[in-house]
Amino acid sequence: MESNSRREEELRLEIHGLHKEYGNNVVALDQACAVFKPGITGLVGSNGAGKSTLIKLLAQLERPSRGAITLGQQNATADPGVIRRTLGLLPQHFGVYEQLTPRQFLRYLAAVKRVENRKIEPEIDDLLARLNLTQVQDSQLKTFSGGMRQRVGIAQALLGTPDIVIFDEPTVGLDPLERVSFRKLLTDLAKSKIVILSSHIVSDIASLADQIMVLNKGHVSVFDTPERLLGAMANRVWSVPIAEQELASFERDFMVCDVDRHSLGLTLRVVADVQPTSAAKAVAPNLEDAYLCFSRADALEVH
Ligand SMILES: Nc1ncnc2c1ncn2[C@@H]1O[C@H](COP(=O)(O)OP(=O)(O)OP(=O)(O)O)[C@@H](O)[C@H]1O
Repeated sequence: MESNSRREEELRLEIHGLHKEYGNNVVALDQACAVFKPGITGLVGSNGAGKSTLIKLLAQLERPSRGAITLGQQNATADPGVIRRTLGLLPQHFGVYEQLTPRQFLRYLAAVKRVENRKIEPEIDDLLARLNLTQVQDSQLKTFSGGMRQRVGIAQALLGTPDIVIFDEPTVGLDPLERVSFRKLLTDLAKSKIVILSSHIVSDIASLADQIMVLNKGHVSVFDTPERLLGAMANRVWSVPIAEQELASFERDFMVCDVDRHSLGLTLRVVADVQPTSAAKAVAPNLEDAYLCFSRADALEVH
């Protein structure tokens, strides 16, 4: 019990006013504050919102312009090794040595990560099995499909049993079956590790994440549990039947999440604080609605 709470205290990754400005006056991350604990954090935001920048800063691949990162009591901004020693990363663009087999490639990366010699082969056996790569372990990576390469990328991130695992767009290239087994793997990892997962696809994160961070133009627009995000949307999502010619004015006046065209006209899915028309019916919100809201505007707050 005591060792559990000590581990929890040590496995507390925190960003304090983390700020990144690039030379072209672009504020990629704007004084972000957050605490990451064991479990899955889903990082979502539109193109250019700052997801990869946050990941690069957490992974110590870039230095912040201001602010700090701590792990437990240790200052990782002063000593980048604090995180590097216990980090597994799948970057957005992951390159492999084409002529190697997955086993050779993982051996090479295990040496780079300084995994203890006696642990290397059992760990690689285990990872190849978990990522469903055992059968192709002797084929050269140049013969691999996008999804197979991505699984090799996921395997290398887990080498050396890191406590913090960051996946930048991990589901890119995975087919539906591969996605299902990746989700199982994530749920397993999240029991004891900090897992940070960025994705454009909210539904990929929705049922998995313990907390969701929405980034909007470098700002942390919201960082909360899926339940609380859904709570914030209660009584604010409407199904609204309209005629085709009303669409433009609805799009101007309301946040339209979806448009369903059918023989009688259109049915919109709309976010609004009050019933938009007398024919509008309240519908149960989903995380897609919440994401669209929080990533488009500061219109809502989570109470
Ligand atoms: N090395 C760089 N030099 C200059 N500007 C950069 C650099 N890297 C990122 N940016 C800018 O910082 C902002 C945030 O970019 P970032 O890549 O973090 O967004 P993202 O949320 O990961 O986007 P995407 O989903 O498209 O990958 C963007 O405006 C981007 O153009």
